[in-house]
Amino acid sequence: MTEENSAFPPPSRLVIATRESRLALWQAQFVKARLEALYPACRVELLGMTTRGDRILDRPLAKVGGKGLFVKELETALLAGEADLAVHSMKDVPMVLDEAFALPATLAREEPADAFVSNRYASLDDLPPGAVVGTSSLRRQAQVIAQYPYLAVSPLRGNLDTRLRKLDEGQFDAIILAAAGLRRLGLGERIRAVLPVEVSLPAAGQGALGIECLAERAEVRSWLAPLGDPFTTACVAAERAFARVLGGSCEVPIAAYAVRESGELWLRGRVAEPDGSRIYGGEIRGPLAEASRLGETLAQRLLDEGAAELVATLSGGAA
Ligand SMILES: NCc1[nH]cc(CCC(=O)O)c1CC(=O)O
Repeated sequence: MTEENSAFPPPSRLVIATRESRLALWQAQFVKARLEALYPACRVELLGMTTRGDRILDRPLAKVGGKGLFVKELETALLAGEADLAVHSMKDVPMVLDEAFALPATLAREEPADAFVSNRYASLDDLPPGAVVGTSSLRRQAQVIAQYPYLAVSPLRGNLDTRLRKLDEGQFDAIILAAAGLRRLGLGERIRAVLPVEVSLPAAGQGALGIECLAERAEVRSWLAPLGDPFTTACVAAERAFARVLGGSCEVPIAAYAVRESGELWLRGRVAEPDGSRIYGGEIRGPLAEASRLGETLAQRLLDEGAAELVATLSGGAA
């Protein structure tokens, strides 16, 4: 227990703002259960909401403003006092938060990788030339084309069930999804292959859940902090610092993945041209306590190696 923790009596009621997709509800329920275990006398309620990101399904996210789309409405509920906390996939949380908000807990990450899903093929290596791979993630697209230039990548949006339905209807030969989301929904058997991180380096924060609340509510921050995992927190901090320095714009394919190895933090990062024609990649190791600085240092190194020009072109050229 920290001093801050013991300064507040345990909560009697907490409201969680959540999106209403099956994955978001699973994640909110998961946090609800964790909170109820920690605070047995507390009533924990869910407040379901629809975000712009859930409504706009006909265009790639990068074209409609990207990340913030999934968190804005939830933040509005926090500001209005309708909810005390919001549960997010850390991957969907913008790299820079408004100063009114805090992220008091990042939960332990279980599964960071991307998954290959197909009804006919066992892996990316099995796909014949011209096969159509569905993904709207520029990061997945760039990495797939760079390594499998004979494949065709085609846009795929919607929640997990919708994406699987589009695959099953035959619109794609294979699709790529986050393994974490599939497993959380009990759809792990759809995974034909987990993509090695060398093939598809994950997005910053992928597979980790984060909890957001108002920065000024010290009591809420202290109640949520014990749910956090220190190693995941450090790893995700490094990944997000890397992405932040590279601009964090959704027009730029950015991948970042950190692990703890031999007591140190090991961060790998990539920034790419959307068509995979250029990829700048690198890695860095150092103390967990310096997570953010490691992310910033690696990003700056890639910028100096030439990524700066790529980032400027992609960010400036937005339609
Ligand atoms: N882009 C939406 C999104 N945000 C988080 C996840 C998966 C769960 C996670 O990363 O924690 C997904 C689905 C996907 O990318 O396939």
